[in-house]
Amino acid sequence: MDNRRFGADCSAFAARYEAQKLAFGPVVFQCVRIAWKKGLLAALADGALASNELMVRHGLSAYAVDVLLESCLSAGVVARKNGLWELEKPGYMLVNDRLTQINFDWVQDVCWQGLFDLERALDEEKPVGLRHLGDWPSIYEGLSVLPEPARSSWFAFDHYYSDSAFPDALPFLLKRQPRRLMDVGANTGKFARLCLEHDPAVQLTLVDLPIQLDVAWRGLQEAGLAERLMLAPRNLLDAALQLPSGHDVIWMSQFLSCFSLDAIRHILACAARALDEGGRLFILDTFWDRQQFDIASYCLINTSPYFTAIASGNSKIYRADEYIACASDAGLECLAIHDQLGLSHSLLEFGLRP
Ligand SMILES: C[S@@+](CC[C@H](N)C(=O)[O-])C[C@H]1O[C@@H](n2cnc3c(N)ncnc32)[C@H](O)[C@@H]1O
Repeated sequence: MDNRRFGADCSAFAARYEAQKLAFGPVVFQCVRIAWKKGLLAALADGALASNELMVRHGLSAYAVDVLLESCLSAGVVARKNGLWELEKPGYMLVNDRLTQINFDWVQDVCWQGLFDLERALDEEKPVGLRHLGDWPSIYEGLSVLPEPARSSWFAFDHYYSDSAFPDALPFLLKRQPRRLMDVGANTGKFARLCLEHDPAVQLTLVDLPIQLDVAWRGLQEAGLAERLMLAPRNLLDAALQLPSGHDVIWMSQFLSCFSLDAIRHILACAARALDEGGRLFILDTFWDRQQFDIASYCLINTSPYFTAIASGNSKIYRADEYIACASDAGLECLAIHDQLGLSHSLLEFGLRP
């Protein structure tokens, strides 16, 4: 971790070009995104076309087609050959790759306006950019009532990452044959549903903000799974927080990244108090330092400014050792780390320190 590098040695000339890509990055993002949304890139996936053909098909002016596709050209998303536009491989990713599409939508619909306030958010440790979406202390109070398209893009982003890891992580939990499992930060109840369906004996306690638990409860009730469910509405930032006790497994997925390190210490101390002797705390999360490929670390590192400007003002995508240190302060010892689950998750397994 202390020796990590994403750049490569290059000449000053090449470095200057790289720096201009950063300067114009937001401009290119918008042009590529609009070319994709307007269907220009999808049209080119079927074969090379001239500007005037694209113009007619998509109801755009020649001027608009050229402004968009020349920016795409500069970014290697399209090429120009004998006067025709052709799609390049990154362009195919926009047309076909769900990860790329979800990230583009999330950056535009959730982050774009709020990131303008990043500097102030960093200075004040408050999510000042959230005002573009609604008036809440953090995004979590507003999640289920976010204006569209932010709501759909937020949930698509969150679920795409965590859904990919749930089936890989579940066997580590069920191996312990838990009787009472507590899902802290249960959100829409997707993981709860998976557990209840896989293990007919397990009972679940869902912990989240009341507004989130309403959504989870409705979904699980409709699925006929509410019988083995208990709800524990809590604000985890409450200084007097007490979590329900008597659980042999506590589960936190993509949850602690919503909080500052001080808050994480507080939440983990409460979790340690709620854990049965011999019980386990499982933390499923994305750690940028535990990725096999740079593409994952790159996406995760660049998710952190969203947490600052829009979500909470003081949280981020952490390194695994930061959670482990907080857990140690809370009397928990790390027993195992399981990496490469789903797209980019690791599962940390903790027990009470003897
Ligand atoms: C990023 S979502 C992750 C949800 C889910 N566990 C998953 O893996 O997809 C974080 C969850 O933490 C909850 N949360 C955030 N701040 C909270 C707080 N102060 N108290 C209780 N829950 C909170 C949110 O409502 C949301 O459901």
